[in-house]
Amino acid sequence: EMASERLDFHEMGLDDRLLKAVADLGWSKPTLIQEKAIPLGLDGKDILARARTGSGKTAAYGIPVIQRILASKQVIGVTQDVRALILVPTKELGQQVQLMMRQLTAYCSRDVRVADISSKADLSTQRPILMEKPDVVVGTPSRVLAHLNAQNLVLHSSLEMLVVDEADLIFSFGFESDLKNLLW
Ligand SMILES: Nc1ncnc2c1ncn2[C@@H]1O[C@H](COP(=O)(O)OP(=O)(O)OP(=O)(O)O)[C@@H](O)[C@H]1O
Repeated sequence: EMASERLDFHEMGLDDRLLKAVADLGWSKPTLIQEKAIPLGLDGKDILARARTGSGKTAAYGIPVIQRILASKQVIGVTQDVRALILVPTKELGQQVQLMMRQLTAYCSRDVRVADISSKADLSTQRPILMEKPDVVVGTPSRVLAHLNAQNLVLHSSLEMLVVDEADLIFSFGFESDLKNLLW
């Protein structure tokens, strides 16, 4: 495949605020997984993707999540609720994902609010974060389930996008019953 045939960030129909954040990060070209996954994600397709570490997977799902939320907010009257849930196996990865999402939403942080509930803080300490109605929630399956059970978090039919980051780890960490309760 010739380099010139590779899709660029500005050819993906992304919001200017997202493009600006990408430019600030110094990214001139999408990585391979980003080039493949972003258009599919924007289209609302289900994606199962695998790529080696450091290949830019976080933005490969983060950019479509942010773009879809931005696009929907241009429609007046859309109810505000959690639109995307990003499941991570560990709080460390949750922090990394949160940081990447913060950077990508640097110019649209009011329209796309991201809450990381993967830390080990008390449920009651995290409750106010969820009461602010974030658009995107990042958390471990057990944390998300605990907040659902405590009714701090309501997903209902608002949930449009589900990301399982490091799915191989999540499915091997003894999260199975949490996941079942959470997703089915
Ligand atoms: N298009 C891009 N151009 C240049 N750098 C990028 C691009 N996309 C992501 N990066 C950078 O590459 C690094 C790795 O990205 P990321 O953490 O998303 O990879 P990953 O595939 O999720 O890795 P891991 O498996 O370790 O989580 C980050 O520092 C990120 O800022």
